[in-house]
Amino acid sequence: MNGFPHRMRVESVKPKRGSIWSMYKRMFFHVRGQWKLLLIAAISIIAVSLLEFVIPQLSQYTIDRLIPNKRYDLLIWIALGVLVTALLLALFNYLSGIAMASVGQKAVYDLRNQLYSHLQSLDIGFFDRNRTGDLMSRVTSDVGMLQQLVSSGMMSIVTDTFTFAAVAIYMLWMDWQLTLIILATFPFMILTTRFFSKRIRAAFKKIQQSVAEVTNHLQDTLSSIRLMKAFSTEQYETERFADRSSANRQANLDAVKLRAIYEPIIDMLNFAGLAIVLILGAKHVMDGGLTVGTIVAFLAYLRLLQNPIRRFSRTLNTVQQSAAAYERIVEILETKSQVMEKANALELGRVQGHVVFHDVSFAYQPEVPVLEHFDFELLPGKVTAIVGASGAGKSTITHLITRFYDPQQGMITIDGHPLPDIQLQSLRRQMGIVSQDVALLNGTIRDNISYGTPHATDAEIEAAAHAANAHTFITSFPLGYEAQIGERGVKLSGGQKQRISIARAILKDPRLIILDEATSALDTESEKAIQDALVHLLEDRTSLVIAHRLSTIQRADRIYVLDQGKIIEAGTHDSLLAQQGKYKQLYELQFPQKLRDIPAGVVTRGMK
Ligand SMILES: Nc1ncnc2c1ncn2[C@@H]1O[C@H](COP(=O)(O)OP(=O)(O)OP(=O)(O)O)[C@@H](O)[C@H]1O
Repeated sequence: MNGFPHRMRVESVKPKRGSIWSMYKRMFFHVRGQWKLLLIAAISIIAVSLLEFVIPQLSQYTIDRLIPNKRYDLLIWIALGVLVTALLLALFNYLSGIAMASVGQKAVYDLRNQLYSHLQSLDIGFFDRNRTGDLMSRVTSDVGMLQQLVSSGMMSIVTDTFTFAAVAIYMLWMDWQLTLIILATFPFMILTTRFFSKRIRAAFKKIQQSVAEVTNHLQDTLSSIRLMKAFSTEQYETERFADRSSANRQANLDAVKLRAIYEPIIDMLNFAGLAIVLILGAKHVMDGGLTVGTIVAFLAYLRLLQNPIRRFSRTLNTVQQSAAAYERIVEILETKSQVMEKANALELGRVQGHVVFHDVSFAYQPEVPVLEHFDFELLPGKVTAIVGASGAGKSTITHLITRFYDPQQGMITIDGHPLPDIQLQSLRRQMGIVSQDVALLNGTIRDNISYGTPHATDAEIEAAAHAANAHTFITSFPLGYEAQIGERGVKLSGGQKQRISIARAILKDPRLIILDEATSALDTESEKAIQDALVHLLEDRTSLVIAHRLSTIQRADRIYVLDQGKIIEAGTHDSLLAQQGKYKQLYELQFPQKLRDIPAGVVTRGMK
């Protein structure tokens, strides 16, 4: 029994505490296995930090020893030393860069796959509550943001932290008083960084959300481009798009403004440190306490100390941006599916398909009941039809049988097993769904028929197409079963699409067929082809048909008349007509007298 799921808090922009730490923890979790690369990275980073000391040392030596003693002979060795150091620095920087990037990219690859697989595991209700464009932007742009972090940000943070610690220790050893005075500027930097980091992260989260809005709009409008053109709403949509783009522009500007204040403040504090070294250092030199070479080396070390801080302020942007993206990713990863399997769920063998609804109540939204205390039965091996006005709850019944949703109250069983006790995959393997909105994927006709039955042989695929009356039109395409359908492939008519989806269901050979008949009228020939296909589909199976066709209704073993979520009449076609009730009323309304005498299998009209 489920309560109502809460809407995901995508509106919130307040960054959670500790999300950066949690982000690194999760990333670390993903990279544990790659210890060899991590070792290469660590050794390279240490080597880089140590090599950074060499050039200032050589400068100091040149100024203090070589110049006063006019040692021309040693200058070439100094030049060679600088060159070799520079080469080694380049080599180790390259190694650490490549190693960290490989480790990081693997972490992002794992995260993206984990996110996609988690999305797949979520219930349909989750997808009702969240917009596709937003979810897409989380898997693409938000994960991309983390990619940026691991490919550049992560490495510079590790290198910079190590270099900073090594240089600070060496400077303290050289002249602890001067170093302490310089380090006194650092708490200001830390405070400034803390102050800005929260705000920058919130700003970046806003940017990510505005990207999601733009993606949503693109997804909605490009996938309904025909509707837009038919209603001439191009201008209207362009304006709405501009509004969303403008929110994105504003969010970016806000973030840039924050950075534009933060970076100069950090620079000012850096220059203050430089001034301290110049003034106090120069005084020491004048007093004879320090050599000129030492002060030059000290200035170089100060640069080494400040570089990480300056870079850190830039890296901070990447880190904050990633943390904001990471929060949006974690929101999904932490969302639990409302439709769960029990721990020791039953693997369902071949069933009879005896489905029973016991006192089921269901609503998509609180206070809007769709089914209330609903009892219903699908007889094994028989055709059960549901008829009723639009919005009566017919499709909802099929959604509950397939466990797209769980009822809030009551129980549904199949062959006596409550649905939550059954492994979801083994339950859905039993079912073939042919719905009125035929879903075809980009790919060949063969791929579309064998979707969900990937090991089917060519002969089985063709047999299914024959049974669905689709073989003839498929082979009329030059490429036959290899013809592409979808955006850049052949265009299929409504009736052809339906026959492909019937072939797909026949190939799956399920025990239970759920058929949501299309309401659109087809020409007589297509209608006849589909009726014949349906005969093959429903043969020897338990079937639930949302019936809009006269032929299906007449053939049904039992017909339920649904009205506002309640069964008001049940029986066979003839017994229901004899009742002179709602069924007769619907029937007469939808199938006028002149159509009544036409044999089953020819007439088509919606029962709505
Ligand atoms: N995903 C959803 N979220 C919220 N409400 C929904 C959802 N799907 C359907 N409903 C509502 O539930 C009610 C029953 O819908 P359902 O699709 O089951 O009706 P139907 O009888 O199949 O209608 P039709 O013949 O038009 O397809 C309707 O009022 C509909 O607005």
